[in-house]
Amino acid sequence: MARKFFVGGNFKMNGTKESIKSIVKGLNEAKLDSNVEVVIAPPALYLQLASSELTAANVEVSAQNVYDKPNGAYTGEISVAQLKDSGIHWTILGHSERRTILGETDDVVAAKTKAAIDGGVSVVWCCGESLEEREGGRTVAVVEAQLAALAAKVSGADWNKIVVAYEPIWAIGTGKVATVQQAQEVHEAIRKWLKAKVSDAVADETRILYGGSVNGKNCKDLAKEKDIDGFLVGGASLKPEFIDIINSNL
Ligand SMILES: O=C(CO)COP(=O)(O)O
Repeated sequence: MARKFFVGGNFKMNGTKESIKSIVKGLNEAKLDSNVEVVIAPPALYLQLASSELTAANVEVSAQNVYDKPNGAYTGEISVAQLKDSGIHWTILGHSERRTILGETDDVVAAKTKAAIDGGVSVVWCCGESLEEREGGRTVAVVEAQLAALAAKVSGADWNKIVVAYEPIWAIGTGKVATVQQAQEVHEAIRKWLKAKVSDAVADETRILYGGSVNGKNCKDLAKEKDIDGFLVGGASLKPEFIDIINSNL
């Protein structure tokens, strides 16, 4: 089946009220490919601002993280129900910056993913290897272990609420994009794994995004690959070229 192209903008810990309003204005005024599903993920403080300013069709707002407990004494955290209550229906989870800097394990990420889905929030679930793991020939094994931890917690229709983002850590924010072949190879391995361990339908239908130094120039070639169904964009999502990335297939 044809998978709808998906582009996420992960603003990370960047932006102000003014700059976020200006990015949203840019999206509202741009001519965006109507065959693309877009989410923008500003810092939590600005989720509602972005939502209230957004008028572009096919663009939604996503959180960058959510906690897996329903409520209570978890200082600094935000629950799935609170996202929903604020009109937010997407979250990124398992970004490598949260895994490496904030110590989130495969199991923690899987538990959060399950909690988000159960609460009605869709997930851009991230995976990817470090440079050391790639150089040690362990890329596919690392990604498969991350997937296995996820598959231990989610099942059946949960997969309809998951978009997978493959983000090699060595390509994030470094300007060092994976080659088209390197990206396609891992995307294909992810799809094969889904087919073997989950189901043919999930393998066919799950969008697999590439993330890591995607920009307005390299996006078109990457987008042509058969297993690359979109992008998760960091730095370039804060710039006007984000529009070119959304329109990669035009
Ligand atoms: O981490 C990323 C998106 O989640 C990628 O970041 P860059 O596009 O800045 O490399």
